[in-house]
Order: sequence, then C-alpha cells, then structure tokens
Amino acid sequence: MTKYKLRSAALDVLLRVGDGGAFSHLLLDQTIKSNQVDKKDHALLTEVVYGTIQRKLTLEYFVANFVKKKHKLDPWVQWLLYLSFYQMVYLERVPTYAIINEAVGIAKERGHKGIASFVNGVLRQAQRTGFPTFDSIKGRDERLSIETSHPLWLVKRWIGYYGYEKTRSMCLANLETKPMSIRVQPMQLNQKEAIAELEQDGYEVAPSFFSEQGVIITKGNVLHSQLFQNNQVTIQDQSSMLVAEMMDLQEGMQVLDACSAPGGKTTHIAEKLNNTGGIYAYDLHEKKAKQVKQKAEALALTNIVAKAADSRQLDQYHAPQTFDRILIDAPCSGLGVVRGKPDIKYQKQEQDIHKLATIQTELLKKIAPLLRKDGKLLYSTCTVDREENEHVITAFLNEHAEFEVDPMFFETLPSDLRQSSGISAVGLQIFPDDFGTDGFFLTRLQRKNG
Ligand SMILES: C[S@@+](CC[C@H](N)C(=O)[O-])C[C@H]1O[C@@H](n2cnc3c(N)ncnc32)[C@H](O)[C@@H]1O
Repeated sequence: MTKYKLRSAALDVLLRVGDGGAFSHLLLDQTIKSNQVDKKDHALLTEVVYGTIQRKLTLEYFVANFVKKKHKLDPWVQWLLYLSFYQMVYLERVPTYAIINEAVGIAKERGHKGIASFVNGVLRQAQRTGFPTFDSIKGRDERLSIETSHPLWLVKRWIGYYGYEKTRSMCLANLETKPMSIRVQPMQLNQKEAIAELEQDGYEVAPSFFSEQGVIITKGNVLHSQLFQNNQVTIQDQSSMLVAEMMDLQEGMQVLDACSAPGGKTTHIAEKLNNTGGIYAYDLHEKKAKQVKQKAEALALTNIVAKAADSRQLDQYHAPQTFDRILIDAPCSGLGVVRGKPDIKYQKQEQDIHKLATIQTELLKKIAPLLRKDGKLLYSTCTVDREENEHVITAFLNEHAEFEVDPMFFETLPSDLRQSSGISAVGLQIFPDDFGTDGFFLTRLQRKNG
C-alpha cells in the first residue's frame, strides 16, 4: 500500500469515528483487513489515526489559527487538516513536503482543484510561520484542556476531585503510548516460560507486579507472536488483571460474574480456579454472552456457563447467599482507558456519568444479596471518577449496614499499590499516570462478621 493510500484510509477511519462515533480500535482493525494493509504499515496507520484522535482539541486549535471560518469546511477537509497537522507537529520522521503533497493529492481526488489549493495554502502557511503556542489561551483550565486535548468539563471535574497537578499529570499520561500487556494461560505455561520464549523471539518484555500471570511487552508486536496465535496468552491490561487476583479465589468455588462480556476477567477467574468449580457469567445480550463463550473455548476453559440476562434480575435464577465470590465489573464511563481508546473522552458527557452511577448502584444493590455469608464481592470499573467509584460504594455501605469493605483487601494488594495515592477507606483508585496502566477502581466487600 502506498503512503498516499495509507493516509487516505486513515482519513476514512477518522471521518467515521469523528462523525459516526464508531469505536476507533474496531474500525481500525476492519480497515487494516479490508485494505490489506501491509504488516509494516500497521504501525504508521495506527499512529496517525490514534494520534489525530488523541490530539483532536489541540489540532482544532491549530487549524482555527490558520482558517477563520473552520466550521464552513466540509468534515473531510477539516479531518484532512487535523491529520496533516498531527503529522507535521508530532511525527518528526515524516518529512513535511511529503505530508503536504499527499494531503493536496487527497484533496484533489475527493474534492476539486480549488480545495486542493486551499489545503496547500493552509499547510504551507503553517510550515512557514510555525504553530501557535498555548500561552495566549486565557484561563488555566482552558489551557490544560486544549494543550492536552481533554474536554473542559472533564478537566474541571478531575481538578475538583484530584487537584490541578494530578489532573495535569493524568492528562499528559493519557497522551503517551501505553505498553501492551498479556496474561499467560497458566494451564499451559507460566510467566517465566512465556518471558523466555518471547525474549528468544526478539521481544523486549518484563514481568508485571500486578499479576503473576502478567507480562509487559515493551518492544515488538505481540499479536504476531506464536504464543498469541496459539491462544497461550491473551491481551489484557495489568489493572484489569488485578481484579481476579484480588478476588481471593480457591479451587472449587462457585463464582458469579455479573457483567462479563467480552470475558477477559471471566476467563482469568476460570484460570485461577484451575478450571474447577463453576462460574456463571452474565451479560445483557445473547451476542455478548457468545463472546464470553468463544473466549472460554479459545482458552480451553470448561468451568464457565455464559448466559444473557439483566443482572439486576438475577434473583429470579439464583437463591440468596449462593455464591462464594461475586464480581461486578460494572458498566462505566471508561475514563481510565482513554489512552488506548481516545474517542471515549469526546463521546462521554457528564450526564452519562450520573446515569451510569445509578445503574452501578442498582447492580450492587440487587446482586449483593446473592453473596454467601462468608463470601467476597469485588466491585470494579475502568474509570477515574468518584461518582462512579467511591460514592457508589459509600452510598451502598450507608444503606447496607450488614456489609463492609474487607480490610484484607488492602493488606493483600501488591506492595507498590498499597503505597499509592489512590487508596481510600472504600477502595483503590489506580490513576493512569501511576503505573503506566489503565485507570481502574476496585474494592472488595464482605458481610460483617463474615
Ligand atoms: C466493563 S464491561 C465488562 C468487561 C468484562 N468484565 C471483561 O473483563 O471482559 C461491562 C459490561 O456490563 C454489561 N452490562 C451493562 N449493564 C448490565 C446489566 N444490567 N446486566 C448485565 N450486564 C450488564 C455491558 O454489556 C458490558 O459488557
């Protein structure tokens, strides 16, 4: 694929993400497949698409500096300018003349000569004068919002919760590339063996302290490795791996996974049970339950029953105090994973958080009675927001005097996490700038005297 076609494909993805709201990682995978993008070009296409979305607010600010009536431009012209500016500012290895030539070619093909000459003029002016700094933006919060490309409401919300310095640090971390991590299938090999095999194949890797099954990939595309192709490892963020690690699982247990699709944590739980006991894995729709079944099959795990149901109604199928362990990996705003899924930060609105907090509270209220007397319930989200995390737990505990946070949860955390600034009386908030992982919240509840 020529570099020109590659950028044209990137523009198609951006247009659909920008205007249709489709998730970028899914669309990118489809584009790579349908355009038969060479393996060597995957990285550039991915970088241009993710980088442009990641920096969208900054790029809008740059474009507004050169084009007075930006809103009058067709969306594809706007995105072509963002895409080109992204490369000019952040991709030093791509020569500016090539970026301009290709943008002009795309503009000619999709529009007409007039648009091509407009695009040429804008890009050449930026090349001549350079890009504006952020100093002239009035207001500290506004400046942070544009400089790090996080919506102003989110910046203000995080500052309110965590202070300016922490917010700035999180916003900057969200612009960096996160190393991929994998979870080793323990019935096939262990962390040490996986590390040895990957190193032998030229990967640079390190063990994760979040999970004895976790391996961090610092160099190399693990999707191309034999271990991944043979289903001996699965892709999972380290924070997400901590969830099953903190469930205090033992062989033979009966487990409920109330929000299970696509099955990352269900299969981890199944592995920790060494394929014994039983896991009821629920999610809202048949299609989602199928994802869990497929993941279980791929990893040769047979202790999972995946079903479609609204988990707020599980009392119809299961008697009170049935399960040894329960996981509520709740639907959430996903603000802890914007580094890997940058479109989330523009799609989510503050009202979504309020709605999600209501669902989370309902899930907890309806599911907690299914926990056995001496059982443990783990609540987690992949978001950084007190309303969905600490406040949901606090409100639940205020209304359910028979439950408490399990003090052993804190004592059994990996030691680096025990020192973390995200520890509170009701759980652990992992921030995206703390350990190079996704932002996550987790806590463990039990019945008092349990
Ligand atoms: C954070 S995701 C779960 C990720 C999953 N635990 C994993 O590790 O792969 C939350 C899931 O909750 C599901 N969900 C939302 N509301 C639900 C409900 N009322 N009952 C059951 N599942 C629900 C969503 O469909 C979504 O798949």
